[in-house]
Amino acid sequence: MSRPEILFPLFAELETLDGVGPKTAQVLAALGVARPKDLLFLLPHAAVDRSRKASVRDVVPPCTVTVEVEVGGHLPPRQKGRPYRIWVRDAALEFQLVFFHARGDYLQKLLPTGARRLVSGKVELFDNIAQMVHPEHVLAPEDAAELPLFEPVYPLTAGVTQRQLAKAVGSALARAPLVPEWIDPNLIAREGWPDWRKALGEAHAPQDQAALAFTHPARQRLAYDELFAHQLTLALARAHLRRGQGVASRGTDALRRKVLAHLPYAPTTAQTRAVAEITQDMAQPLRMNRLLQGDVGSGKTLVAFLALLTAVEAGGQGVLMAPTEILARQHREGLLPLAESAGIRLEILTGRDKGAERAAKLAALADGRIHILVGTHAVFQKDVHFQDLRLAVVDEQHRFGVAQRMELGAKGQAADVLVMTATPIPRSLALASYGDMDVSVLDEKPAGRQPIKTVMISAARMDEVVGHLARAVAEGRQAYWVCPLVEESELVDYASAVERFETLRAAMGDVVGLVHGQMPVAEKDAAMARFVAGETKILVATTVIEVGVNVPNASIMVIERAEIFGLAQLHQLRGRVGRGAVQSTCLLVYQPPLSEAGERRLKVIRDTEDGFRISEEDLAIRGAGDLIGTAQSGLPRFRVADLERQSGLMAVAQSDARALLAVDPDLTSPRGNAARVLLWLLDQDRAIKLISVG
Ligand SMILES: Nc1ncnc2c1ncn2[C@@H]1O[C@H](COP(=O)(O)OP(=O)(O)OP(=O)(O)O)[C@@H](O)[C@H]1O
Repeated sequence: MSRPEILFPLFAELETLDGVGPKTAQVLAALGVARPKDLLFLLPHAAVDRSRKASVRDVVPPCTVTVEVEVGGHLPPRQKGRPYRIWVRDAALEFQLVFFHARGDYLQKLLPTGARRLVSGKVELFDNIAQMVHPEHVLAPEDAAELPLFEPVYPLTAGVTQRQLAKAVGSALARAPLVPEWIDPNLIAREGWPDWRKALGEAHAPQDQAALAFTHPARQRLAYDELFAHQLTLALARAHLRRGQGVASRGTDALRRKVLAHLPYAPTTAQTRAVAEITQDMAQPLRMNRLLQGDVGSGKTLVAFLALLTAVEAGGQGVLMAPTEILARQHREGLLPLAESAGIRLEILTGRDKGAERAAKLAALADGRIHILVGTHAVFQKDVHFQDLRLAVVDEQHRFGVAQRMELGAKGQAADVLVMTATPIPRSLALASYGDMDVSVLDEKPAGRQPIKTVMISAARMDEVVGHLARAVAEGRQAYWVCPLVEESELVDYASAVERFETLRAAMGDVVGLVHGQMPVAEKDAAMARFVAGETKILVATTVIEVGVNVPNASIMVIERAEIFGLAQLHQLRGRVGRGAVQSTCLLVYQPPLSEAGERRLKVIRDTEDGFRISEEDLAIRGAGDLIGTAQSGLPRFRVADLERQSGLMAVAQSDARALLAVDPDLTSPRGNAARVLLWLLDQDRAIKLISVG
C-alpha cells in the first residue's frame, strides 16, 4: 500500500521548508528529524514568558523581560576584552544592552541610534544600573508579531537556533492536513481531546505553563496517538503471526515423562502452569507467539526444554537460541543429560562450527536426525534447514525488537515462537515491548533456595573483602568478582578486571580465573569451563556473566563499584548466586563517598530480591527511557509519550488496537483507513505490509 496522498507535503525533503538549507537539514537529521512530519512530533519542552512590559522597572531583576526601547547611544569598548555597551530607554527607564566579543558595525546595523526596537532578554543589576547582556531577541517593532508572548523552547542540538527551529516547525505545521479521526470516538469524547491538527497547534504554541504539562489534553492526545500506533503495530504483528498457517503440535507426554522422572527435583507450580499454557498453545493450529517471563533463577530453561520436547513428541524439531556462545554451551551441557534420558539427539551449532563437521550437522538437521538444536544466531543462517521445525525458543531476547521477532517467525513454515526473558519489567513497559505476545510468568522460585545475604561495603575495606573470600575458598566455595570495565579508562578510574585479576592472583594463586568481553571466544569458554569444573575458585569477570550463567556451586558475588551499575544489572548479577542449597552472599562494594542517589539504589538491591519490585523502583528512579537501554531493548523511542507518567494510556491503547483489529482486521473501514494514515505518520508503516489486503 502506498502512502496516502494527503501526507505528501509532510514527507517532502526537509529543504522544502522555510528557512531550512542543506546544513540545517543535516543538523535536524541528527535530532531524528528526517521529514517535515518529524518536526510535528518534536514538541517544546519548555516555554519562555515574552509578554510585553512597559519598562524593566516593572520587573524584579534578575529576570527575563521583553520591552520596547529607543536606542540612545553606543559605547564601544575602550579596551580590548571589555564589553560593547548600548544605552537604551524604555517607557520609564534608561538601561544598557551589553555585548561581549561583538562587532561594532554589526551592532550599529542591529540597533542604530534613534531607532525603536523590541528587545527581550535577562535583565540584571550591575553597579546599580539595569543591564541586559546579549538580548535573546532584537526586533523592529513592525516584526514584533514574530515573537510569541509565550515562546516555545525546543530541545536543541548544536548547530540550529531556537528561532530556526521554530520557523521550520511553523512551516511544517502549515502542511499538516485535515486527517480523518483514528481514535475511538467514545474515547475522544470521554477525554475531551482535541482533533489531531488542533492538538499539534496547541502543543507547539503553549499559552501558559499548563500547556506544557503531560496532562494537557493536546499532549495527552498526541501521546495516545503514538501509543496507539505502536500497539496497532504489535497487534498487527500478533494477528499476522497467528494467521500464518500454524501447525498443531500435540505432544504425547512420552518424552516429558521420562525427563521428569530423571530430574532430581520436581518442577514448581509456576513451571508446571507455564508448560501447560505453552503446550496448550502449541496444540492450536494458530502460530504461537509467547513470552516466558521469569525472574532470575526461576527455572526458565526447564520450561523451555519441556516445550521443545513437546515439539519432538509431535514428530517435529525444536531450536533454542541463546544470545552468546557461553550461554549456548551452558544450555547444551545442562540439557544433554536430559536429552539422553529421553533418548533423543541434541546438538549445538554456533559460529565456530566449520567445514565437514558443520556440513554433517546441517545434513542431520535437514533429515530430522537431530531433534533439538541449541545455538547462537548461527542457527538462523540461510543454509540451516530443518526437516520440520515446530518450535523456536529465543533466550534473553530483550535485545530484540518487534522487527526481529517478525523475521524470526519466517524460519520454518510456521514454527511456534517462545521467547524467554529474565528481565522483570513494569507492566507499562512490558506492554510497550511485548504487546504483540501472549505471556507466561514464572513468579515462583524453586523450593529450598535460601535468601541471598546482601551487604554494602566500602572499598576502603577491601582487605576485609579479600580476607572473607580467602576463607570461603578454603571452605571449598566459589565466587564471582565483577568489575565494571576491562581497560583502565583514562577519564574515570574504574577498577579494571585485568588489574583486579592480577592482584587477586598475587594474593591467592592460580585458583583465580578471568573472563571478559574482549577475550577471544575460545579463551572465554575455557575460562568458564575451568570455573564450572571447580578448577578455579574465583572468577574475575566483567558483566559478560550478567545474563544466564549458571554455576550452582558459586555462592559469593562481589560487585566492585556497585554504585555505577544499573539496578536491573545488579539484580541479574546477584542472580548468578543463590542457585544451590548453600547460603549465598553478595557484596556490593562501593567507592566512597556514596551519593545519596547511589545509596538509595544500592539499598533497594540490599533490601529485596524481588525482580519486579526492583524494576518498579528502577523506573521510579531512572525513568523509562533509560530503563532497559532503548536502543538495544527493542523498546520504541517514544517522541511524545512519557511511559512513566502516561503509562495508563498504554493499556487503553492496547485494548483499543486489538478491538479495532477484531472488527476490521485489514484496516479497510473509515477508521481503519484513518489508522493507516497514523501508522504512516509515525513510521510504523511496515506494519501495514502485514495486512493481506493492501
Ligand atoms: N523446580 C526446580 N527445583 C529445583 N531446581 C530447579 C528447578 N527448576 C530449575 N532448577 C535449577 O535452578 C537453576 C536455575 O535455572 P535456570 O538456569 O533455568 O534459571 P533461569 O530462570 O534461566 O534464570 P536466569 O535467567 O537467572 O538464568 C538451574 O540450576 C536449574 O537446574
